[in-house]
Amino acid sequence: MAIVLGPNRYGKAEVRVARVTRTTATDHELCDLDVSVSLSGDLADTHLRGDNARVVPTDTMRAVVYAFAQDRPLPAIEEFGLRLARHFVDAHASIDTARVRLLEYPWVRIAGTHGPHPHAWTRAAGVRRAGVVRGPEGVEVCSGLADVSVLKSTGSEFHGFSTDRYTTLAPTRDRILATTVRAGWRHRRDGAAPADWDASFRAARDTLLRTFAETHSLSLQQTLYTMGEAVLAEQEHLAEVRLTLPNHHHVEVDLSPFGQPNPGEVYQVTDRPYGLIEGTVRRGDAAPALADLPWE
Ligand SMILES: O=c1[nH]c(=O)c2[nH]c(=O)[nH]c2[nH]1
Repeated sequence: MAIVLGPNRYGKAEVRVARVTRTTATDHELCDLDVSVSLSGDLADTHLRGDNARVVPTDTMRAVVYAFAQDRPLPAIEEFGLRLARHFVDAHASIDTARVRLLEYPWVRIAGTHGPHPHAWTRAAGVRRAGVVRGPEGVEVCSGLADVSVLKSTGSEFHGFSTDRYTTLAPTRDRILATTVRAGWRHRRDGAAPADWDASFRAARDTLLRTFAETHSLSLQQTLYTMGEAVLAEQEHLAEVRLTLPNHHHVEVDLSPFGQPNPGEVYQVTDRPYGLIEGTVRRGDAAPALADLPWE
């Protein structure tokens, strides 16, 4: 049986780029990105014979990211990804598909004596994400966030679960629910892109967090579904929401040896193992995602 080349792609991963926009000599804007580009197309020659005529060096991809980062104004990461993907597919006949994954690290202005400091920031928690694929079947975009830790100190129960001879978990009517949200949402290919990527991102993030806070949880699975459903209900142009929710278990400490009752006050925070709740909430009539959309 012949040996053949299977699916392949290549690119530059994690190009770190900080972009300073100098409104005046001292009033600046800051954007801190991590951009990964991955290309595929007619690349058999390099794999089979080492003929690199059709290979766009990954170093060139790095350079393009830096060059495009000077666009003024620097667009939302979704638009930045679309520009990069369009460039690679349009500029190189051998490349038919470009995938771009972008992370944006949030920096917030340090509070100064006279208000938010014009050119000093502190890194805030959480990461904004975007993924773009441009290929023969079309263009698709996903947005998302990661590393957003949330906790609610009541309004969460877990009981009625399946039991067997190994079950030791006690059912609870009141527990801490804590997780670190990783979410991605896919924009419909058949619909208009949002007029304002930033506003769409903020609305989705705020809805995810508000729904986590306001849903009386009977399981993290139910909370996951409710969070995804709320985002889809509000933004017609979204097809699908993917959520990854680790369950950061908080265990009430037994203080009775010290004669101290512990009515839900002192908890042991465990970092591992953790429950890992993952799921997709989708619009029933949405076209399926392009297979290689860079969600992660
Ligand atoms: O919300 C939860 N879902 C589970 O599936 C689970 N399993 C578990 O031990 N605790 C929890 N909590």
